[in-house]
Amino acid sequence: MFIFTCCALSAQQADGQEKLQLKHGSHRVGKRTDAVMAKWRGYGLGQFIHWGLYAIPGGEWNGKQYNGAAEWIRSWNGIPKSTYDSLIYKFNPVNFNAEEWAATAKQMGAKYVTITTKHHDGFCLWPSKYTNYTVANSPWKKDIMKPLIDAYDKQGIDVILYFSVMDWNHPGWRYDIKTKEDSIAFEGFKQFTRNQLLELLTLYPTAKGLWFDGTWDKSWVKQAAFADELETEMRKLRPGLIIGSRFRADENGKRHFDSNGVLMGDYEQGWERKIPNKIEDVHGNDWDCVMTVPENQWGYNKAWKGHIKTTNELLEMTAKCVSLGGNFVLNFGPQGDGAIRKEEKQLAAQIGDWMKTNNEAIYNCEYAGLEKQDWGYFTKKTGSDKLYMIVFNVPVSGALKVKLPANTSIGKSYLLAQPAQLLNTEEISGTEYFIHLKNTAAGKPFVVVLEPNAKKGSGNTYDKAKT
Ligand SMILES: C[C@@H]1O/C(=N\OC(=O)Nc2ccccc2)[C@@H](O)[C@H](O)[C@@H]1O
Repeated sequence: MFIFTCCALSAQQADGQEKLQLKHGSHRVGKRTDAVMAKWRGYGLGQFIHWGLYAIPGGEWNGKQYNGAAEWIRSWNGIPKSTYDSLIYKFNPVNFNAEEWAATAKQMGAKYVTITTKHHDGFCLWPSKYTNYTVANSPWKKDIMKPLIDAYDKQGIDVILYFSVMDWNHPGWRYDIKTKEDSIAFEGFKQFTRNQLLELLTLYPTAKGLWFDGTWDKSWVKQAAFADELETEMRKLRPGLIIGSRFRADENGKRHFDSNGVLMGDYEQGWERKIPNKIEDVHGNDWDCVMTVPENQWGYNKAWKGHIKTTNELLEMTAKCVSLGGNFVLNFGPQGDGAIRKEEKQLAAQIGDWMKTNNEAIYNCEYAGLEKQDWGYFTKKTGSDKLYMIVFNVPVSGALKVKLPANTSIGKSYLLAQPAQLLNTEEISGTEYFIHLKNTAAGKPFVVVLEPNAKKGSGNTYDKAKT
C-alpha cells in the first residue's frame, strides 16, 4: 500500500526528517557561491528608493492626513480611486536629477540601490509598452529608470529593480481567484506581469536583481508553477540575476521558505523594518534588512510623525546587520517634484561621514562568530582573520571585553581611525581579553581593529574554578 502525504510524495532524508518532494520549492539549498552573489554579500550598506505618483500627495489629501504608509494612499477611502489614478497628469518632477540622487547614495556609502519601477498603484517609471499607465503618458513623458540606472552605474552603485506584482491599476489584478471570470482575467494579468518583467530585464541589462513585492495575496500565491517557470526564464535571460525570497510560493502556498523549510530565492527578504537578534535567526542564509527613517513611511510623506531614526541609530542598525552576515538598506522617499528631502540628505551626509572613516569594518565583512559583547558589534573581513569591534557603548571602565576562540590571541589592536596608536590589551584568562581604551569620551561610534594571532601552546593559563 502506498501512503501519500497530503500534498506531495515524501522521501526519507538522510537526517531522518520527512522531506517532501516539491516541484516548485526551492531549487538550491544553502548560499549561492557565484561571484555576483559574493559581491552582493559584501555590500554592507544600500539605499532603497520609493518614488511614484504617491509622492505627489505625500500622505495628505484635501488637507487631511492619511494615517497609513504614504505609498498606500490610493487604498484610503478618503480618495476616489479614479481621482488618485489621474495623478498621472500631474507627474512632472521638475527637480528630478538622477545624478544628484546617485551622488547622495555615493556620499552615504551605499554599494547598491533598490529602485521602485512600479509600486502597488501600477504607475510605471519606465515607458512600458504593456500599459498606458506610465511616465510616457505623463507631462514628464521621459523614462525615469534609464537616467537613474545610468547615474548609479556611473557611481559604481549596483542597481536592483523593485517590482510590485500586485498592480491596483491593471483590470486583470485579483486578490484571489474565485470565479471563472477571475481566472480568465488573472491569466491575462500573469502574461502582462511576465511581459513587463522581461521588458525591464531587456531595457536595463545592467540591473543586478529584482526586488519583488506585492506577492502575498492568494491570487499570486496560487501561481507556484507559473512563477517558478517565470523565475527560471528570467534567470536564463539574465544569468546571475539576484531574486529574493519574496517572489514566489511553493505548490503548498509556502512563501520565503518552502514546505521543507528551505529558503526560496537567493536571499531572505523577510527582514522588512526589523533586524535579526542572533545568528541563529538567519538560518545560514543571505539576507538584507530594508528600513524606513520614520516608523513606516516608504513613499514621501509631508508630515513625518512619531520617532524619526537618528544617524547613530541607523549606524547601529548597519553595524548589527553586517555583524550578523547581512546588509542594511536605508529607504529614501523623494518628493513629488523629484527633490530629495533635506532630512534624508542630512542623514546621507552624516552616515557618509562615518562610513568614510569606518567603512573597512562594513564592506566585505561578515559574521565574526564571537560572543556578542555589550559595547557593540564584531565584524570580520571576508577571507581574512582581521576583526573589527564597532563600539557604540563605551564601558565606564574603558575596557572592552573580547572572547576569542581557544588557541587564538590578540596580535595587536588599534583604533581604525588611528592605526599607529596601538591599544593596550590585557589577557584575563586563556580566551578572554580586555582592550583598554585611551579615550572613553568618544561621543560617536568608532572601530577598534583586532589582528588575532594563533596562540602558542594550548588552552587556559589559569585552572577553571572547581565548583
Ligand atoms: C518595502 C515595502 O514593502 C511592502 N510590503 O511588504 C510586506 O512585506 N508586506 C507584507 C508583509 C506581511 C504580510 C503582508 C504584507 C509594501 O507594501 C510597502 O509599501 C513597501 O514597498
